[in-house]
Amino acid sequence: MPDSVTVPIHQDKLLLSEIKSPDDLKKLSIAELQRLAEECRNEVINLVAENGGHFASTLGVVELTVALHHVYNSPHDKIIWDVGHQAYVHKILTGRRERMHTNRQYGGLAGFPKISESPYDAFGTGHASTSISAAAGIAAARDLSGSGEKVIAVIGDGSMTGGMAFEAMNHLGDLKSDVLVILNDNQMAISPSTGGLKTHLINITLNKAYNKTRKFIWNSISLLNNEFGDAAKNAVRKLEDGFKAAFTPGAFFEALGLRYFGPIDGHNMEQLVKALREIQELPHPKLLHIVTKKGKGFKPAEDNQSKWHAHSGGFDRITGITPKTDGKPQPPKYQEVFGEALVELAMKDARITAITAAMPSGTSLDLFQNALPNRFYDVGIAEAHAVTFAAGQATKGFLPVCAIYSTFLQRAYDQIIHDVAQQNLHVVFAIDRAGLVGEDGPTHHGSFDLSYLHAVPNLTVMVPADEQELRDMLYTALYEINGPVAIRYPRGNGNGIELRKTFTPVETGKGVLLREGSEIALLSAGPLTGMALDVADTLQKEGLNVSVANMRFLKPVDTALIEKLAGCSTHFAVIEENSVIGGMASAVIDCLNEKGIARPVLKIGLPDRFITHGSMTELYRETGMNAEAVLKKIRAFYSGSTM
Ligand SMILES: Cc1ncc(C[n+]2csc(CCOP(=O)(O)OP(=O)(O)O)c2C)c(N)n1
Ligand SMILES: CC(=O)[C@@H](O)[C@H](O)COP(=O)(O)O
Ligand SMILES: [Mg+2]
Repeated sequence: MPDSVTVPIHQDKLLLSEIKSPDDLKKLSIAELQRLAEECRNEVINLVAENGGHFASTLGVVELTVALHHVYNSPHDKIIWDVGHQAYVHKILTGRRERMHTNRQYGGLAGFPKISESPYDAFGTGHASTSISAAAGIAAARDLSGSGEKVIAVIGDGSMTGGMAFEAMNHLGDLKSDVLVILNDNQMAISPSTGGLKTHLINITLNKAYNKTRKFIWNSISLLNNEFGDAAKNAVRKLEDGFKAAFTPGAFFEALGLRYFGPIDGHNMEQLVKALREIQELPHPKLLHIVTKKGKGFKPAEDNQSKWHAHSGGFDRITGITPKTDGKPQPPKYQEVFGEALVELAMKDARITAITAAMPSGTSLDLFQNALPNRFYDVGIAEAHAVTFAAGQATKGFLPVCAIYSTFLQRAYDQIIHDVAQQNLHVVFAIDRAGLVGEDGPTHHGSFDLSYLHAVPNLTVMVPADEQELRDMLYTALYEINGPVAIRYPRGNGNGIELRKTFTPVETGKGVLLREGSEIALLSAGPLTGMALDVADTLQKEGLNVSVANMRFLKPVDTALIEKLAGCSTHFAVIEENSVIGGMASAVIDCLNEKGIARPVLKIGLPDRFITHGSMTELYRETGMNAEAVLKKIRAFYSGSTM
């Protein structure tokens, strides 16, 4: 239907309440689409103010989302959202409006697109830079099967810095398949974007000379067309192409085989719908560059885009102010303790550098960035590159500290093995968000790092039980070990112990026996040690004599301590916030096997499945990782009954 046809909608009623599926957008006029976009924006502000969630990114693509669902026929046409943290309006418009209040909550909607949640979610996401690869794969399958749908990847400028995005465009150019890549350029990742691509995009957007010349050329073309015909027009077109090739990022994308369109204002509904319609039928790879503002329409978010990337909720819908609560002061977060300790050490040691893959605030490396900017590197959303970049620095005698979330470090496994460990280079991996992370869910839980690091030769792997151990292990990693070292610690607050001013090295490969018992040996990796001690207390009262050991090192694991515990215990239980496969429990079992000691070992860890999203309390309950469940498991294990 043409854009000008209006459907009868009562002005006092929200347009949004008439939208049951994207089909209902097809008949709306540009003015109505614009009004719908505003309603969606308000809806998102209300939702996040109430429940929290990702925020500023969705606000930036409200118009784009409405325009896409107006022009394309989802779910037949496939819209793939890179990262997916910006897909709230997509969810609202695709039949999930009524359930959006459950977003990111246990049992509720996921915070990211998910194939199993809706047929409108063409591809599950959470990690960055996957959308063009997925789109290329879907398009290639379409070309083979003749299913005929359009395929659209929406990717932010931050995610475009990831290697996979370039790999995918390179391949797509070769495939020559009909895929539309929409580059949503807001000059921001979570923090300001970095790198040459960013500069390039700024240049095209701000390059008034180019825009002016382009206008002049096109005006000339029309004149020439009238007076001198097609030959002259083609000549001028070639001139413009040459000019464009020399001065615009379009040339870069076009060299890879994607036809470049833009930049256009991503908040202008008319321009968006026009552009999407115009390029819709072009049967080859193309890229539409749109320029948007992260946080658009919510002043506090526009003014502080990093802070409002995500919010825990409870803020005023107009002012953005979160009322102060009287809660007692919280202990410092692990990441703050790490960030402060690293600055403290780096102030005294010019060899220390800090590397992040687009997560300076999340990892607290922003403290380093402020204190020592010339030794700080934000490499973009490029974990694999970050690791090999660190390896390069290490060959020159520097002490690179690479702070990467556990889940994102999965991207760099080969680089850890091939570039760092095989060459035994002294790179320190600060593995943040190890263990469950809560509402972000399965794409973001750090469930596997102990498993995937365990198998890597030369690597030392440490697991601090509290903030002080984190400080001491960082020191140990930098000054007591000469080779690759990983320290894994969780998201959020420590236990609040008073921190010593000094650093005390931790003896490599040694755990600590915290409590000596005679029946069960309870071995723990990381902050769950506190819970292990409580569990031991309870069991003691029930007449069960329990030893508790803080293992500290996954690799090298303390075999002497395990042997000693075997000397006084009939049963072993191992607690870790990692998959039950391949982590600390495996290390303990291997050790017992190697020493020919037969002891039953209870594995208490994350079950072998992807863990859903929800609050930490709910997830600990669901995975059997809270004290109550752990007690039950140990009692049953000791008494020989099955759970
Ligand atoms: C592999 C990976 N690394 C890091 C992240 C964390 N992360 C989530 S969103 C984001 C920034 C994305 O920027 P952009 O694509 O430009 O989207 P915008 O939020 O600006 O719309 C980052 C770094 C991630 N999701 N995946
Ligand atoms: C979408 C994404 O990957 C990030 O925004 C992530 O949700 C941040 O997680 P933290 O809140 O743990 O820093
Ligand atoms: Mg961006």
